[in-house]
Amino acid sequence: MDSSVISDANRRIIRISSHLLPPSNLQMGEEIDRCGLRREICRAKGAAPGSKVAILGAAGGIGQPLALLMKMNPLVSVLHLYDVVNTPGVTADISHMDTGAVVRGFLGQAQLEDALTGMDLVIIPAGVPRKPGMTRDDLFNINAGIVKTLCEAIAKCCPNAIVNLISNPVNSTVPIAAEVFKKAGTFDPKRLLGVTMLDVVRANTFVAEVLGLDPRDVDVPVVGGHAGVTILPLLSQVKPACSFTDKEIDYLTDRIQNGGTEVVEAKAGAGSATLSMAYAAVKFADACLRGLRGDAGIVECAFVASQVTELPFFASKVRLGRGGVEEIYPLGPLNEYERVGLDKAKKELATSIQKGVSFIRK
Ligand SMILES: NC(=O)c1ccc[n+]([C@@H]2O[C@H](COP(=O)([O-])OP(=O)(O)OC[C@H]3O[C@@H](n4cnc5c(N)ncnc54)[C@H](O)[C@@H]3O)[C@@H](O)[C@H]2O)c1
Ligand SMILES: O=C(O)C[C@H](O)C(=O)O
Repeated sequence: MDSSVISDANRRIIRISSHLLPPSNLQMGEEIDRCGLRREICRAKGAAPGSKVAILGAAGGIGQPLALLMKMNPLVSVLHLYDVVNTPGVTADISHMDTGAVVRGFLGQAQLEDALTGMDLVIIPAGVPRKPGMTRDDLFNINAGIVKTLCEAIAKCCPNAIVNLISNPVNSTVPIAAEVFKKAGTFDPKRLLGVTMLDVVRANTFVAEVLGLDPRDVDVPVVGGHAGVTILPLLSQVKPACSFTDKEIDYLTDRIQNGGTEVVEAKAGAGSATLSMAYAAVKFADACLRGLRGDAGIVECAFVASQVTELPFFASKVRLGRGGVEEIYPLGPLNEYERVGLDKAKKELATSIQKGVSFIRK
């Protein structure tokens, strides 16, 4: 056997001259690639056991710090970084970090399927961000097509992966993803989660400021969706138990609902939240990975297929486990202020969900 070796940043490739080894002859840490090369994944040998995670849109404003933080996560054994630009540089950079996860980069549509094959968790921050004066729905025309393409590839290459969808407008992109998976016959509502964690992170921060507490000790459920009035903080259910004046409730509700716009305006045309979003995405992905590992009692808010209201999708607290979303919790008792907010949220959500569904069914 010709054993000439080609090295690159992440793997050693052993060329096999005239025949392919059948998969059953493969050793631990080896695979046959499309060119008939037996690849020895060098660093995977030393890597800790864990989950395989892909980030789609990994070279972007969210993608880069998200990749950095996921490379630091001990639950990750393999980290695939996919984008249509700049992944070689981001991958080379991140791969020098002396943490356990093996990092591989994938550039452009031709490498999308390789990026996804075998993944346990796929995180999607691909797509354009807002500029001042735009709503999240203004991103629909570009991001809907991006999410469709990526989800078609997920359905083909890793239909059992948990999907964390960040790309806006989340209230429409999650229904788009669901329709793509339904069309492909792979839809599992337990495995598709719209990421609304940033709303919870913001709510915890702003409420802690008002109460004079450490934000790490505060837990604010935020339900509904991820845009304007669909972001509904349940301030009557804050832990630790507390009360607010009417003025505080107006201030907090408005600030939590418009936290994204606050960042968009401060960045003045240079994009939307990226660093706090990467933090929130990693917090959420880590919860999903702990669920996959079988940890008990992992509860976070997420925008999922739901029967909590009459709408087909809704964000609320969910329990995460080996299969993804194991349980969806009801909203609990709402006060009059929250009931009014819920009605407004549902009206806007119904339109956004339908827009996503129609994009695929058209
Ligand atoms: N869910 C949330 O809470 C939340 C928070 C912040 C931002 N977002 C959304 O996340 C998205 C990304 O924001 P950003 O600031 O990182 O934007 P960005 O422009 O900095 O990065 C987006 C990345 O996606 C890549 N991309 C574009 N088309 C692609 C495709 N077909 N396949 C793979 N990658 C592709 C781009 O090349 C770019 O690297 C936006 O839609 C934004 O609105 C959501
Ligand atoms: O506001 C945006 O456009 C980005 C994101 O949805 C956010 O909440 O920060």
